[in-house]
Amino acid sequence: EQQEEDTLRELRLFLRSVNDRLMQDRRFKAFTKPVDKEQVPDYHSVVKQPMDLSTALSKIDQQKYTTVREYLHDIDLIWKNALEYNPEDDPYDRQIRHRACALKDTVHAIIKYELEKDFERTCEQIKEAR
Ligand SMILES: O=C(C1CCC1)N1C[C@@H]2C[C@H]3C[C@@H](O)[C@@H](O)[C@]2(C1)O3
Repeated sequence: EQQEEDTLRELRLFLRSVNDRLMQDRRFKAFTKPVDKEQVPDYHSVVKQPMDLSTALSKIDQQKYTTVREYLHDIDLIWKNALEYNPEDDPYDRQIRHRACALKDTVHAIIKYELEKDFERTCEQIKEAR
């Protein structure tokens, strides 16, 4: 009912504010767009669930997320995929992994400090009831 729609609208506003901060951060530029299949032909044989910050934003707008946990699962895919696909001990891979770790710590810190526990609990209850 209307209270649920109000809650889900507030969730989308919170998720857009988180996602925008991540997309504005220069360290995370490589995570903002899908890895190009043409440029990296073996990427999709290694990485089973590709994800990026633009795709997450369109999922927010398509109302694909009803909880913060679901959004966080997608952001966790981004940095985990980067660690998995860029394991080499060379300067490029090391820089990507450093940025992947920064993305992980940044998104978890924002959510820890800005998300109220009972707001997420309310979203989880809406999800269960659907
Ligand atoms: O993993 C990634 C992105 C970084 C986080 C997502 N890529 C896989 C390719 C390997 C490496 C060098 C380029 O071939 C470039 O295309 C990619 C992009 O970086």
